[in-house]
Amino acid sequence: MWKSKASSISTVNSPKENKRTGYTIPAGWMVMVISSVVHLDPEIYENPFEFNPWRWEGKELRSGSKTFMVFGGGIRQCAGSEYARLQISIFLHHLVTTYDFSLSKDSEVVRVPSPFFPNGFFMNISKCSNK
Ligand code: HEM
Repeated sequence: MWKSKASSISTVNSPKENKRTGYTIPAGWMVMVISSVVHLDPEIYENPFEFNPWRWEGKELRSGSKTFMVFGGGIRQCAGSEYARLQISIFLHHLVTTYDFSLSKDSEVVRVPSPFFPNGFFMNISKCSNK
């Protein structure tokens, strides 16, 4: 079995029949891991659509966890996950401490198989008045 190139959807191709996981994956089938289904499962994350940064407190957030799969898992998990987390932290810090921002109009969001905004995402951004 082998995994595809990096993408937000991990796929595994099965060149021959595979029964290792307890499920039978027929030869030639592709198994697709849709991580957003895990991240939006209310049994794992209470009110998954609510913005709640504190939800992560005390959770297992290492790459490869079965309840946090942003960076995939297994031997092909994201090689840049720590770098990406650092860059995102720096970006968010500067965004919220330097700028005021708000939605300029509601945007449609599609969450599965991968989050995207089919009609765009519109924001008002201005420098904080005290900066
Ligand atoms: C928010 C940012 C990122 C996300 C959400 C992300 C997510 C992922 C995911 C889901 C995979 C597939 C894992 C799997 O198949 O199980 C992957 C693979 C990979 N990512 Fe990232 N990634 C991010 C940023 C980066 C950055 C910044 C780098 C490099 C500097 C990077 C390098 C790689 C590489 C090299 C792989 C392939 C690993 C392999 O096939 O052995 N990623 N990433």
